[in-house]
Amino acid sequence: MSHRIVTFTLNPAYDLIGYCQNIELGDVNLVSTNDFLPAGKGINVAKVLCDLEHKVTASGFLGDLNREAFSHLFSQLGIEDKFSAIAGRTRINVKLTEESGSVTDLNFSGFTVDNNQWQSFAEQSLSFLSDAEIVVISGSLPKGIDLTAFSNWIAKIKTICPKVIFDSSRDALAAGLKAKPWLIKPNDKELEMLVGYSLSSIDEIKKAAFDLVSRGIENVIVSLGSKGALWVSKQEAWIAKPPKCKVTSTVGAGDTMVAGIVHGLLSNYSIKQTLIFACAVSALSVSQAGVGISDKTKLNEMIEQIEIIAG
Ligand SMILES: Nc1ncnc2c1ncn2[C@@H]1O[C@H](COP(=O)(O)OP(=O)(O)O)[C@@H](O)[C@H]1O
Ligand SMILES: O=P(O)(O)OC[C@H]1O[C@](O)(COP(=O)(O)O)[C@@H](O)[C@@H]1O
Repeated sequence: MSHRIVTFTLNPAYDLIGYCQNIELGDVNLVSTNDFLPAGKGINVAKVLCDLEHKVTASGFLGDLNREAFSHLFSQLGIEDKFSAIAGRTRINVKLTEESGSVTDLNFSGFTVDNNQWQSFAEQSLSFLSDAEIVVISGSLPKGIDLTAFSNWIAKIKTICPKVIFDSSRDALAAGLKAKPWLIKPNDKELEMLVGYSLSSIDEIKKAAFDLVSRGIENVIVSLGSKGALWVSKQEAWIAKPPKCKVTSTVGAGDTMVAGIVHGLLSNYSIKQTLIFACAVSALSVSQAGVGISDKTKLNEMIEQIEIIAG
């Protein structure tokens, strides 16, 4: 048994969020601490979905030595906790915003998952997907997980729940694609890494997304930061553009977009409406520090301001 939405975060993180006027590489930098939050991609997705009034099951691995804030978050939001314990600590990632608005992410590697731990997790995780309508697999892989085993695991999940949404980067993204997830959400840089050449215009990005669709990924959504997002499927393509937004933090914008996509799909919105909603919810998220949606009125106002064009 599980909820309609299951999110997997294999390599969660505490996000240590700070402000440094101007980072000097190789020098001592003074940083004011803004927050220290239990996070990681699938957990952020679950958090936003809870704010949008969905019930979510969350799974993956968590270090047993610093689990408290995660357990607290799950019980506070009513997230069903299916995480497997790993001896040691969940990593801390550092996110630094500068006066210019640019954000530097220091994403650490974190704990190691050995083959036995992986095998028992992979097997057990398939046992609680019977009610899942959408499975979200997000983020990087801990050390120790074999890329082929990861791809095979996604393929097995698809046999139980065909709608797998996959959002990752680098080797894990390339490995996951071999299982042909139903929907992926790379950003433009991740798409470039995937295709192996630079994409300098929206037409080139669209073409690369279409190539992936023709290789069997049914839906490719490319997020483009302040420029919005592009959704390409076999039948249709749409580009959504947010208005100019005041940026407080872009950390979690991509995860918020994934949550918006899940919300639209489970609300039976059209692809176009789903993209508008996902673009609005993620654009709204950059104006605030943490991950989550607290102001529904602002969300409705943002939805009205999204420009949508056929791609
Ligand atoms: N500066 C911004 N202004 C408005 N919306 C933004 C901004 N940055 C991100 N977004 C919204 O968040 C979505 C995801 O952001 P993006 O940076 O592309 O993803 P990721 O965090 O995965 O790299 C974008 O498609 C857009 O809708
Ligand atoms: O698993 P990865 O790729 O290292 O990313 C983890 C990081 O991504 C985040 O989930 C934020 O992701 P987005 O900004 O892409 O939405 C952080 O909370 C976390 O520190």
